Amino acid sequence: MIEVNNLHKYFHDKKGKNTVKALDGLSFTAKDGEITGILGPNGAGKTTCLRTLYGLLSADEGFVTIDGITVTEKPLAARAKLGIFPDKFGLYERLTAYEQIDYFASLHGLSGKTKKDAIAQVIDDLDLGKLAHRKTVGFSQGQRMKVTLAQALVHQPQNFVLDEPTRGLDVMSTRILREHLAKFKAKGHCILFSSHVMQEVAALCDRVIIVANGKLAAQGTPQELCDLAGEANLEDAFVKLIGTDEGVAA
Ligand SMILES: Nc1ncnc2c1ncn2[C@@H]1O[C@H](COP(=O)(O)OP(=O)(O)OP(=O)(O)O)[C@@H](O)[C@H]1O
Repeated sequence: MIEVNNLHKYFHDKKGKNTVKALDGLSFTAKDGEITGILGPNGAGKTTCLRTLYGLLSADEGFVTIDGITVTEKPLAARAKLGIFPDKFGLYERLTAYEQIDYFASLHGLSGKTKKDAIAQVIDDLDLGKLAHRKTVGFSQGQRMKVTLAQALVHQPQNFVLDEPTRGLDVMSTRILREHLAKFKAKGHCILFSSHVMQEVAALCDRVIIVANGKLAAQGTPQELCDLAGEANLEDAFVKLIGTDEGVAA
């Protein structure tokens, strides 16, 4: 479970003249066994929130807990509970898929038989067997996406966070990714992802967190949000709830 508590984050320019309030008291919970989507227009604070959650940014106020562990107090313990799917696939093309996954497993502190078994498990889960010992240079987009997923999941984290996961993916890769998210959810994991894509959020998410101007604008199931706004679809509900659809794709 991921709990975001009253996050405030300001960015200042070098001279300290211009300040951007990226997060303004944002709070929400992403529960186990659910897919939670963060939806918001450009500049709403989604990436800043996720970066704070990974421990890459420190908040000016507020805190995040991952399975009850406060990220700023015990960053390594919190990160061990977290799988991160970045918005760009930074693969080392001279390494095989296996070597890449092995590298990430080592970064997470796995070694010996435990590491070997964890790699074998994730390769099996993602059906990567035939690709495992090929160098990743020349891999298709879907194959690259699967290796990135394997890297994120090799330490079997309880929580899985994805930043704009389907941006730039073709239809097939998007479907594969969605299937894996659904499987992960069925096993009781917590999945949190940010998205611009309304249909994706409506189709996949159990709960939607709508963020605007660094704050929680509304939250609920897609149906609850439609009911709250008195609209038939999530897109119209979103526009009504935050007053714009700028930066959000249907
Ligand atoms: N490193 C930074 N320095 C200065 N301002 C920043 C920095 N990172 C983010 N911001 C500002 O903070 C605000 C929130 O940005 P953030 O990237 O979190 O939004 P977002 O919801 O992810 O937007 P998008 O959907 O466009 O990616 C924006 O006004 C952005 O310009």
